[in-house]
Amino acid sequence: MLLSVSDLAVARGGVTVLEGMTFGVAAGQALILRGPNGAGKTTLLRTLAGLQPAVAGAVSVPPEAMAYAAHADGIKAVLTVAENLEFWAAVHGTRGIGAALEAMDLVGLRNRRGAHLSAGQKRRLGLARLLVTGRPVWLLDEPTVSLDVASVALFAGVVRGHLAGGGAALIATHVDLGLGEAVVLDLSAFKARAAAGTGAFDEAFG
Ligand SMILES: Nc1ncnc2c1ncn2[C@@H]1O[C@H](COP(=O)(O)OP(=O)(O)OP(=O)(O)O)[C@@H](O)[C@H]1O
Repeated sequence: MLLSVSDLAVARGGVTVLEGMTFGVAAGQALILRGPNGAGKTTLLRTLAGLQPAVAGAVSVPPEAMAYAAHADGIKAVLTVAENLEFWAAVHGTRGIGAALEAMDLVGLRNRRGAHLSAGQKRRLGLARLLVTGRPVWLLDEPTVSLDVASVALFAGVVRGHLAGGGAALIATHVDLGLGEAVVLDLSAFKARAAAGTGAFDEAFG
C-alpha cells in the first residue's frame, strides 16, 4: 500500500466527525470519497495533509508525501501563471514547469497574472501545481469545480497519468472522472457517535 490509514478519527470544530477509519490506497489506485455534504470529506483530507491533527489513529506516510488541492487554489495574484508554478517548484525542490503547463492547457496563459485568470483557469493552475510537487499521493477536494467539460477530461487524463506512473489519489468528488479502476469509500460507515446530536452530523446523515 502506498498509503495506509488505521483507526483514524478526525474532528472539526472540536467535534469528532469520523472515527474508526481503516483503509489503504495502493500505487496506481484512486479512492473516491463519498458522503453527503458535511460528512467530513474535507476534514479527512485536511487531516491527511497535515493541516490539522488527527484525534486518534495512524497514517503510514507523512504529510510531506502528499499534495493537497483544496477548494481555494492558493494562487498568488501578482505572479504570472508560469511564476506561480516556478514558485511552487522551488518550494517543493523540483525543476521544470513545462509538463505541468502543457498538461493543464496553460501554455497560452503562461504570462497572465493570477489576478486576471477566470475561475476555471485558476482551477487549472491549482491542479497543474500537483504535477510540480513531485509527490506520490494526491489529495483532491472537489477538483473539478469551475472546470468546463473539456477541462474535466483534461484533468481526468492527468490523474490517470499520475496513477499509471505509480502514484495514488484520494478524491472527494461528485463528478465521474472516468477512472475505471477507482474504489469508492463511503464515509457514512465511519460516522462518529460523538457527532450524533451535536448538529455537526444531523444535517448530513439525519
Ligand atoms: N469550525 C467548525 N465548527 C463546528 N463544526 C464545523 C466546523 N467546520 C466544519 N464543521 C462541521 O464539520 C462537518 C464536516 O465538514 P466537512 O467540510 O469536512 O464536510 P464535507 O464532507 O467536506 O462537506 P461538503 O461535501 O459540503 O464539502 C460538517 O457537519 C460541518 O458543518
